Amino acid sequence: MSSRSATVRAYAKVNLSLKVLYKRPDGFHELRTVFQTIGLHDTIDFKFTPGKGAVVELDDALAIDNNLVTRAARLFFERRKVRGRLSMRLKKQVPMGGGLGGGSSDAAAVLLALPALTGKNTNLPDLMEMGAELGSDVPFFLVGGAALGLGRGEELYPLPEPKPQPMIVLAPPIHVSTPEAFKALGRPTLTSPAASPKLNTFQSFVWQAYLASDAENDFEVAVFQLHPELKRWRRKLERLGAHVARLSGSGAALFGVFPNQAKLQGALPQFHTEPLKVFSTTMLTRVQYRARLWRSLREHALEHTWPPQSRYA
Ligand SMILES: C[C@](O)(CO)[C@H](O)COP(=O)(O)OP(=O)(O)OC[C@H]1O[C@@H](n2ccc(N)nc2=O)[C@H](O)[C@@H]1O
Ligand SMILES: Nc1ncnc2c1ncn2[C@@H]1O[C@H](COP(=O)(O)OP(=O)(O)OP(=O)(O)O)[C@@H](O)[C@H]1O
Repeated sequence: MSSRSATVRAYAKVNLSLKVLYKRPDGFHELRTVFQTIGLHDTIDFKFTPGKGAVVELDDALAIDNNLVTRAARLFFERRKVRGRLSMRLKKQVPMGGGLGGGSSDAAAVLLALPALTGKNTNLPDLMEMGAELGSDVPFFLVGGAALGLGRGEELYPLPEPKPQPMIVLAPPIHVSTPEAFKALGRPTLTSPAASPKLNTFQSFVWQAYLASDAENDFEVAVFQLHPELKRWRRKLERLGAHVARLSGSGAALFGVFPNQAKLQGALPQFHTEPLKVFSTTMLTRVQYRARLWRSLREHALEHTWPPQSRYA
């Protein structure tokens, strides 16, 4: 049988707000977070050939251990009883371990592309369940845009989208381990559960999104204490015109949202002398996020279906 190919982008995220409430009996922390997809992305090439057996291969120049791309594909093959050979190539651009969710987005891109390529249509709740098994941030990337994340980040509600604004992302050569960062959170830096009932949080972000005066990242105190230069870079983003500058996830990446391109272009050269990877990007709305995936899968998927439905089903 002839093979089916596609090239899909896996976009990164920032947490416009991230509050950590408490550690739950299952070991995960209860969160109140605002996710936002951005233009910075990895790229995955897919080639699927229907046939006997089930083979999943990945060409990954970085040889990432236990790659989420392979894990996501194997999980989908197993759950949906896919038969055939899948060859993938991963090109990383999103800095790893920076709190930008690159690995989680790669996994979600695989879960969004495979139903269309293999002809095994799968509804969103089932994909969400597979995503949550792979990582707390994966379900968000199955919807994209701006969303409120509750629970361990997998309970998601769409938020009204801000006008896509330009953004600088700074990736320092510092690796912050997510479990270590959660462990480092001290009691005074946590958000009180009494002050953050789910509905109130939702209401506040629906009306004010990331501009809410109480938007913040609870990891900043602990992570800035360990790496004081991060605080300096965050201040520098603000000084150069970012109206929101914050740590993303558990770090160590920082982002600054700028009111316009001119301000961003003025600020950009000021970071080139620093020991940082500097990215100029923009927020990506849900509509843009979906349109880009449909475009990548246009040969194989029906337009305006989400998750993209296969032409081969
Ligand atoms: C910090 C964030 O990036 C914010 O978006 C996410 O909460 C992290 O999500 P992630 O990297 O997908 O995390 P997972 O792979 O699910 O979990 C890694 C580890 O982080 C800790 N973890 C993660 C999410 C959460 N809500 N509480 C936690 O305590 C746990 O120790 C877990 O073993
Ligand atoms: N495809 C992948 N891309 C990046 N990391 C991967 C991938 N597969 C597995 N990993 C592992 O996951 C770790 C964290 O990955 P990632 O870059 O997504 O972290 P992060 O940006 O801190 O994510 P998050 O915000 O979800 O915590 C890496 O250090 C790596 O060992």
